[in-house]
Amino acid sequence: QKNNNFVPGRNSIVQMFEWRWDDIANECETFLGPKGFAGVQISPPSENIVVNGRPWWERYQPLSYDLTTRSGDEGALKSMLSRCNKAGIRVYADLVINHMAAASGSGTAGHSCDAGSRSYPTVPYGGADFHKSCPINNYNDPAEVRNCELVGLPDLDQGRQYVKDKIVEYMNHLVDLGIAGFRVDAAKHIWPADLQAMYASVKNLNTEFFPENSRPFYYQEVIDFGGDAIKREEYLGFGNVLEFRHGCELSKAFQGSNQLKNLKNWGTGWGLMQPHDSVIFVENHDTQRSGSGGVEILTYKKAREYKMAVAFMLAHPHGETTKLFSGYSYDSNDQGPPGYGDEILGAEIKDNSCSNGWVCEHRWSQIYNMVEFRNVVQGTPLTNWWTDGNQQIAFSRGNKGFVAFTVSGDISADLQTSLPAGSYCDLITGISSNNSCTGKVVTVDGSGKAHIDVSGVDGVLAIHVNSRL
Ligand SMILES: O=C(/C=C/c1ccc(O)c(O)c1)N[C@@H](Cc1ccc(O)cc1)C(=O)NCCCOc1c(-c2ccc(O)c(O)c2)oc2cc(O)cc(O)c2c1=O
Ligand SMILES: [Ca+2]
Repeated sequence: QKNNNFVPGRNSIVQMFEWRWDDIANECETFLGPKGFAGVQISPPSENIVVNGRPWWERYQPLSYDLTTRSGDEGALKSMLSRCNKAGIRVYADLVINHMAAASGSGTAGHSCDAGSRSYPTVPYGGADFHKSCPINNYNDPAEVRNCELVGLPDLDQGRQYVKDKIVEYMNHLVDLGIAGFRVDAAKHIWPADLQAMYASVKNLNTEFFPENSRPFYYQEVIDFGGDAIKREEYLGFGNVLEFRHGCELSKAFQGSNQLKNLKNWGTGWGLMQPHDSVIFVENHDTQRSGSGGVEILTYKKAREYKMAVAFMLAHPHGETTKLFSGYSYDSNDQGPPGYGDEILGAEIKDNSCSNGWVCEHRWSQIYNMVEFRNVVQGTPLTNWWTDGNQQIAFSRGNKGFVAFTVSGDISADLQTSLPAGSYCDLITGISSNNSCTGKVVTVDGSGKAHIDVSGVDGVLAIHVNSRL
């Protein structure tokens, strides 16, 4: 179903990539809850095979559905789910159910498997539970994409009731602990009818944290840029689909290869799915590293442009469920999280910034301030669209908020904001606290007009009615 189960008045899931459960619980209570975030997406909680060098993608090779990974064990997961739900933060699990581990060896919970003989005794799964071994070569053959092996990963046959039952049992276990929904990995490689049947069998959410009869929120990874034989529409009848075109187009726009003036009809006019059917985002763990649709996707590595793209996503009315990303810095594409051996070294937080190799994008003031902006302007339309005809744009959200962007050149113009008269702290260059502003102050006159100055360095300016001094 399509209700994201957010606590009202909140927005944005943040994918806390490779974060430990204890550290997520602390972030829920000390930061994400108070700052108005709506949820976190956690890395796959099921036992994964240990790959030497501990590349990040080992977590996308399940060995069993036991809830012990390098992020923590079942007890830590249960505790984090309770603490986050109590802080108003919903938790969504990254669900890897298309395949199992591709090698033989031991897993993060100490169990073992033998991919060669399709033996995963902890679940248990045996040979009969997998499709006949064949490689996916032709992405234009929908049956091959579903029934053959994605990059050599043993492909589960969800057409078998026993396999459905084991996957539903895994989802129910997470629901019992307080999960609000699932990010379904590699959904394109699973038959829609099988997914629909499994989702329908999962129990209602835990009433300790959710209203009666609440259903899990499913958002599915179906990479589709339009030319694919498999259409994302096939997956919309029973869940949402992650909108890869969104991050692709914004990455182009804020790196200068889509003129900003063309964003005037941003949304379904650009071929994006309906907000109610999608989850929009700029980057994820995979597109960060390998791009998307042949485009270099913005990440923390290009912090200025990245903040602009994220600010645009959060300022614009398009989108019902927005997803942010927060991870660790990396030099090589396979590099896993900070750590040593079986341990992940968690982020150390000192005066609002992170160490130990974690970027903590969610703690960047330009990002968390825009999460607040999105909450403040919720429900208002886009008005006062302005452009210099090229790489500079500005718009209001009703009479609640105003933003301006420039990809090239400085903006220096008197613009209509529709905000009440007063002085406003710019959320991008500053932080407003008890009536003082550490950054730029914008003065709006009685007619709603203001002189707007945005340098090419900042790139963005954002003010809203709660940032009025
Ligand atoms: O780069 C990776 C991992 C990428 C990856 C992991 C999780 C994701 O959700 C994802 O979207 C991509 N994995 C490395 C290393 C690797 C891992 C396993 C393996 O059998 C072979 C190699 C890699 O170089 N992979 C080949 C290119 C990326 O091919 C993968 C895709 C993928 C890429 C593009 C598509 O259009 C598509 O439909 C699927 O999805 C995965 C999903 C998984 O659950 C686990 C995987 O190993 C993968 C996966 O290898
Ligand atoms: Ca499959």
